Amino acid sequence: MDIIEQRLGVPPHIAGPAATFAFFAFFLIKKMGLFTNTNHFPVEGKTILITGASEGMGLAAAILLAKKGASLILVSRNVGRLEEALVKVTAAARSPSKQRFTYISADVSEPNYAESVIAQAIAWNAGAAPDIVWCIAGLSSPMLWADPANDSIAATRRNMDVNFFGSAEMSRAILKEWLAPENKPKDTGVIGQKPEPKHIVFTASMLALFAIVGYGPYTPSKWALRGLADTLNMELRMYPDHPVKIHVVYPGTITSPGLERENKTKPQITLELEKEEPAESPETVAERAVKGLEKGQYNVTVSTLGDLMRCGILGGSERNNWVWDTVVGWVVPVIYFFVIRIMNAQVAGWARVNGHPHVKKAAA
Ligand SMILES: NC(=O)C1=CN([C@@H]2O[C@H](COP(=O)(O)OP(=O)(O)OC[C@H]3O[C@@H](n4cnc5c(N)ncnc54)[C@H](OP(=O)(O)O)[C@@H]3O)[C@@H](O)[C@H]2O)C=CC1
Ligand SMILES: CCCCCCCCCCCCCCCC(=O)[C@@H](N)CO
Repeated sequence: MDIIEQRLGVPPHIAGPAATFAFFAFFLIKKMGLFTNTNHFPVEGKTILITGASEGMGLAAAILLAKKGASLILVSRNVGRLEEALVKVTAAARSPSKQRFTYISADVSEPNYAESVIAQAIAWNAGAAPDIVWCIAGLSSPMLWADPANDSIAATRRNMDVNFFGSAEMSRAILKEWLAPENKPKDTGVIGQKPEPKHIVFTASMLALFAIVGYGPYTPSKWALRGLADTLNMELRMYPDHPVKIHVVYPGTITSPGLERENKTKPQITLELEKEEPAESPETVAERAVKGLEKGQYNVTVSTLGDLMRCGILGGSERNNWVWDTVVGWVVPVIYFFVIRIMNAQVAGWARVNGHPHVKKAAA
């Protein structure tokens, strides 16, 4: 002990408890998987169905998962774009002889679309349901909610139909398959070892963690996905013999064809505020999302700001890591004390300079 005091300048009555605390903290954190790198999202040899897979983040995710050895079913509406996507995804295959690729054209906003998509997927996949379903199809119609020039309610219904119901129906159709008593996965043969879980991944947005002006029709559809995911995450405990994991991904701005479309109607103030989070390519977002899934995360963010926002709004959601999420969750309100003030002032400042938002200024 004298040596400890001499070397570190720490008296033994502090060094002792500190070492004990560090020892237990290490094991607590270790148990939570911080130092292990088990892949919780193995895709090699698996069949994955992705909606919104013909463009943007969905296409990037499909290519990445093909590179990792998965077979893929691409779902979206436009057949021409699906054909092009299929060529790219097929070319990315890791072991072309073992992987298979196809597409199904479907509109995820159509009531009951998912049952038929899953039936087609099963028929193509020799009678087996896909192992993983990732809902990425989505759209955004940014606008000022109260501007009489905008039909924000019609836009909200459309956003809900594609972003929320498109994912909600898919989750129900695939869960009905996975959870059917007759579809109980085979035993692994190893005592105490459960079969590998299936996965449903929803794609929300950072806006489901922090809402900003201009996304009125869109943001609620992404918050709704969180509500559904948390509900399913609890409901699935009722099926211990049919392991299924739920995840939600929260991208920031993605430089996709979708972004180009939405920017045509995006209010100027919205463009200014969202500059705080740098835009990323679809490939980067897909890669970071898959990394989070591989770590076994429930709510998956793809940037530091996104992760702060996640910890700032955990509520009853599953934690990725109890220690990290809790401690960061204490700090974020302090940051918000300043950030919310600054952002609200920026919005008020915009109106001071530009006048009433509904009165369109004549072109200069
Ligand atoms: N871009 C961004 O800045 C952000 C996007 N997100 C979310 O990430 C996801 C991907 O976005 P992004 O990469 O921009 O997407 P894109 O708009 O670039 O691509 C959308 C894809 O979804 C398909 N799709 C759209 N509507 C439907 C429909 N009704 N039925 C079936 N398929 C449909 C499209 O194909 P087709 O038109 O042929 O059907 C296309 O494959 C979306 O859920 C989006 O809300 C989240 C945060 C930021
Ligand atoms: C710790 C807290 C700091 C808070 C800073 C706030 C910055 C706000 C950034 C919002 C970025 C929104 C990106 C998602 C865009 C999106 O989903 C659409 N493009 C849809 O397609």
